[in-house]
Amino acid sequence: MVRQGRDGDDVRAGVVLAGGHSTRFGDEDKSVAPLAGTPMIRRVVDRLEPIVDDIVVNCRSEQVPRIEAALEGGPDASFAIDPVDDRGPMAGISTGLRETTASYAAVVACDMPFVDPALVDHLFERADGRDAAVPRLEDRWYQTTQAVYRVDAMIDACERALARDERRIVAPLDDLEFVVVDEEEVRAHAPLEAFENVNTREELAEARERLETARDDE
Ligand SMILES: Nc1nc2c(ncn2[C@@H]2O[C@H](COP(=O)(O)OP(=O)(O)OP(=O)(O)O)[C@@H](O)[C@H]2O)c(=O)[nH]1
Ligand SMILES: [Mg+2]
Repeated sequence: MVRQGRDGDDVRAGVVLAGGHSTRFGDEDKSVAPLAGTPMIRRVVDRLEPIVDDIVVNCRSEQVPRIEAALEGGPDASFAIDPVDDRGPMAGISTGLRETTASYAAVVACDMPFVDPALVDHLFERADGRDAAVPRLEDRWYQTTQAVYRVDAMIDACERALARDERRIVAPLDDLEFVVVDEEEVRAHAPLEAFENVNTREELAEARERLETARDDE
C-alpha cells in the first residue's frame, strides 16, 4: 500500500497517553521522568515523529506545564485534556483521538520508551481498510496501548464501552473489525522489547541499562 503523503487523505496521527497517576512509580509523574537524560514522553514523541503527521498528548490539565517543558524544542504536539480525570486509559484514548483530524492514529503509552517506528509504520499499513491493527504477543494480552486505530471507529467504540460503564481497555475491540499482529509478525519488524513499559523506578533503571547496552553495541 502506497502512502498518500502528508497532504493526502491518509493522514496519520500519534496519540501519546499520559493521563495516569504513576502510583507505582512514586512521587514523580513517570511521563517526564528522565531516561538516560531524556524525559520518557519526549523519547516516545521523538520516535513517533518521523512516521506521523500530527502528534497529540493526552493528559490531565495539571500535567500540561511539565509535559510542555519536557517536549520543548522537539516536535510540535497538541494537548487533549481529559474532560474528567481518572476515567482510565481507554477514556484517554477517546479524548486523544478526538483532538486529531487524521483518519488513522497510533496510540502509544508514554511509558513505552522502546516503541519502534518500523513496527508502528507496519501497524499503519496493516490497519489500512480496517478498524485497527493490534499486536498480540504469545502468552500476553492485546497490546492496545501500542496499536493503530481508525480514529472514527475507535472513538465510537470507546464511547459505547464507557456508556455501559465498561472501562477495560480491551472492551472497544468488541466493536472493531481489527487485525491481530502476532508475535512472529512483530518480530519481523522490531524486537519484543518495544512493548516493555516502565511502571516502577526499578523498571526505569532496567530501561536505562538496556539503552546503555544498546549504545555499547553500536
Ligand atoms: N487519560 C488517562 N490515561 C491514563 C489513565 N490511567 C492510566 N493512563 C495512561 O495509560 C497508560 C498505562 O497506564 P499505567 O501504566 O497504569 O500508568 P499509570 O496509571 O500512570 O500508573 P499506575 O498508577 O502505577 O498504574 C499510561 O500511559 C498512563 O498515563 C487515566 O485515568 N486517564
Ligand atoms: Mg494505572
